Amino acid sequence: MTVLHPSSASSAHLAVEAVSKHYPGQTALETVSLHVERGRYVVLLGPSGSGKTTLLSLIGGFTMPSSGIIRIGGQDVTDLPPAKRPTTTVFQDYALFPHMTVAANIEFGLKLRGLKADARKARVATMLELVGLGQHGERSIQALSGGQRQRVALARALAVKPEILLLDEPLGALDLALRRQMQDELHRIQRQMNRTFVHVTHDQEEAMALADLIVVMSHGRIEDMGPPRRVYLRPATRFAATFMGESTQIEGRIHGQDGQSITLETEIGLLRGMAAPSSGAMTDSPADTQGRIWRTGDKAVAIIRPENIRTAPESGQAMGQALVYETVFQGNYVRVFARSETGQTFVLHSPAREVPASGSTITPHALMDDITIVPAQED
Ligand SMILES: Nc1ncnc2c1ncn2[C@@H]1O[C@H](COP(=O)(O)OP(=O)(O)OP(=O)(O)O)[C@@H](O)[C@H]1O
Repeated sequence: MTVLHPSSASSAHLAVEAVSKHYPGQTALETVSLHVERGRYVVLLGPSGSGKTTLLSLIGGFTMPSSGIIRIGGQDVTDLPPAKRPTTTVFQDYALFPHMTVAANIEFGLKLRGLKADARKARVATMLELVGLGQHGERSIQALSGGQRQRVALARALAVKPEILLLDEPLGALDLALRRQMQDELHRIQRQMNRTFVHVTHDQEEAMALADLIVVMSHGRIEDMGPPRRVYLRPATRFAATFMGESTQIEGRIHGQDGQSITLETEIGLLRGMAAPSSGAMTDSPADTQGRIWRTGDKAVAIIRPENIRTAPESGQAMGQALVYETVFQGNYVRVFARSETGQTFVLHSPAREVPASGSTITPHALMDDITIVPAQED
C-alpha cells in the first residue's frame, strides 16, 4: 500500500493555502489548498478551463492571486516575481532561443545567475547527459526534432537547480509514441534529481504514468487528490471517477451504512460498495472517509471500473441481467457494452478469448470492494 502522509502546512515543501483567482466576471480558482512534500511528482489534471494553468502560474509567480498564500520551503513567496522564486517553468512551446546553440540555451539562465564560466560549462555538460543530448551541445535549436527541443527546454529549466520545476503541458506538442517515451524520461529525471515537479495535463493516462500525487480539478476547484491508484480505483467524486477513465455508474439512494460499506438501493436491486474517501485522502486505503456524511435516502452513485466487472456467477454481487449490444476490440482486451431491461448500461473489459457475443445475455458481477459509492454530483 502506498501511503503519502498528508503534509501539514508547516512541513510542506509547497503549500498553496486557500488561494483564489478572480477575473472580472470569471472565477479561475476558488479557495484551492494543496500541500506537497519535497521530491513529489504532482500532476494537475482536468479538462480545459478547470484552472490548472492558473494554479501553475500562481506557483511560478506569473499570476498574482486574488487571495490566499503560497509558500515554498516554508517561505511566503506570494508577492515575489518569478525570477525571485525558487521555481522554473517548462512551457508547452518550449520558449527556446532559436538563434542560439543547445548549450547556449542551457547556459543562459546560469549566466544570469552569475555562475563562473567553468562552473557553467560543467553544469551544461551534466544537463546534456541527463537529458540524453550529450553529443548535441553545439547544434542549433532549429536543427532539432520536437522531442529533442523538449529535452533542451527541460535541461535549461533544471540547470539552475530549482526547488520546484513547473511543467505546463510539456508533452502536448509531441506525437503519441514520443509522448510515452518522454513520460518515461521525465519520470527517470525527476527521480534522479529528487526535485518537486508540478506538471499540468488533461491526459489521465499521462497523469497516472507520472504522478505520485494526482490533483483532479474542475471549475477552479480540486475534486480529488491522491495517489493515482487510489484516485482511479476509489475516486472521491463522480467527476473524478468519470475523468479518470471508463466506468459503469449505477444511480440509486442510500439504503444503509455499516462502517465503510454502504448499501445503495438501485433499479437493479440492492448493491453494497465502499464509501468514497474525502477528496483529499492521501492513502490507497479505502478507510479514509472522514468528513463524509451519508444519509439514508440521499442520491448516490455506484462506480465500477470495467476490469472489475466479471460475468462468472461465483464472483461477487449479481447486478441483474444485461444484453450485450456492442463489443470493441482493443488488442489485448475487448470492451463489452451491455444494457439491462431497466436501461442501465454496463461497460466491462473482457479477455479477447472470452468475449460474450453481441446479442447474448450476461449477468454482470462485482465484488463489494470493487464498487465505490460516491455522492450524486450537484451541478
Ligand atoms: N487572463 C484571464 N482573464 C480572464 N479569464 C481568464 C484568464 N486566464 C484564465 N481565465 C479563465 O479562468 C479559467 C481557468 O483557466 P485555466 O487556463 O487556468 O484553465 P486550464 O485548466 O489550464 O485550461 P487549458 O487546459 O485549456 O489550458 C478559464 O475559464 C479561463 O477562461
